[in-house]
Amino acid sequence: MSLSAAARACCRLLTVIRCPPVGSSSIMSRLLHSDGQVNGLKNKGKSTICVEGNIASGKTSCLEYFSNTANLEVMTEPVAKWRDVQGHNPLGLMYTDPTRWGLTLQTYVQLTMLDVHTKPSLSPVKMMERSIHSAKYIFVENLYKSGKMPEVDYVVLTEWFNWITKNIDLSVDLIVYLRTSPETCYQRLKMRCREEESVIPLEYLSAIHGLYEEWLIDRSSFPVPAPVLVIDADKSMEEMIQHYEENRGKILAA
Ligand SMILES: Nc1ncnc2c1ncn2[C@@H]1O[C@H](COP(=O)(O)OP(=O)(O)O)[C@@H](O)[C@H]1O
Ligand SMILES: Nc1ccn([C@H]2C[C@H](O)[C@@H](COP(=O)(O)O)O2)c(=O)n1
Repeated sequence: MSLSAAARACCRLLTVIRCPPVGSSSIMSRLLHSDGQVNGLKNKGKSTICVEGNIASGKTSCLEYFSNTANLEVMTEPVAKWRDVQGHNPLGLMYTDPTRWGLTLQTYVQLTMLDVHTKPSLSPVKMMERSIHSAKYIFVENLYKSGKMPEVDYVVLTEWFNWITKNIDLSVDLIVYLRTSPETCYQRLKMRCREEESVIPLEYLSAIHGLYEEWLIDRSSFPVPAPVLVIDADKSMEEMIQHYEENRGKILAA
């Protein structure tokens, strides 16, 4: 699609979204230049790192650790928004009835991740927790493959994802994959005690793990948008800090 065609599509969207959900109007203003062109240019001289991994693998802890680093800005996953959008809790609803609410949650995840990807960073390096790519390739895929998402919902999300990734620059320079066993995540998830997640069985974490492995290790499922740095994250906090220090140079050079 040409830039002007994409800009016209964006303008049509702006007219359709009369009461935009939190954050969407600021995304639109970021995507549109004052001359109405879609921003297809990369933020020159800046790099983006996405920290990927299973639920409770230690991504937030990793971002917290790097948050004191000079010239690096961390952007955590917008889970708070997924738990409370104008008084509604799409994350909780999804765990209660994935077939009914999976599309609702994943549509909102896609929007809020787009917001994070396109948010300008004040620092040369932006470190994000997960990405719009894993939202689609791992979580939407898991809902669909496990028979919990109707095909029409999957197809609609896929069309949205394809349009977004084709027309907006969401490039990533490095993926840091915190590789864990599902059992480790299960223990950490129980320890964290997020209310909505009390229903998650080990099998769910195993399915998410399998999809991450196919995507980032076997590279047999979907395109991998950046080089991958794999970190064994089945370790204690002290050992993780050691890993982070050993890899600091590679991460910051992304
Ligand atoms: N290496 C580790 N060893 C033990 N516990 C950890 C480790 N990393 C994180 N945790 C704990 O596990 C839970 C999940 O970690 P978190 O960073 O929130 O994971 P994520 O952001 O990937 O969901 C938290 O309670 C956190 O304190
Ligand atoms: N696309 C996504 C992304 C995340 N989730 C769920 C999984 C967890 O319950 C929660 C936050 O994940 P964490 O940062 O703790 O790994 O959100 C989802 O369902 N779909």
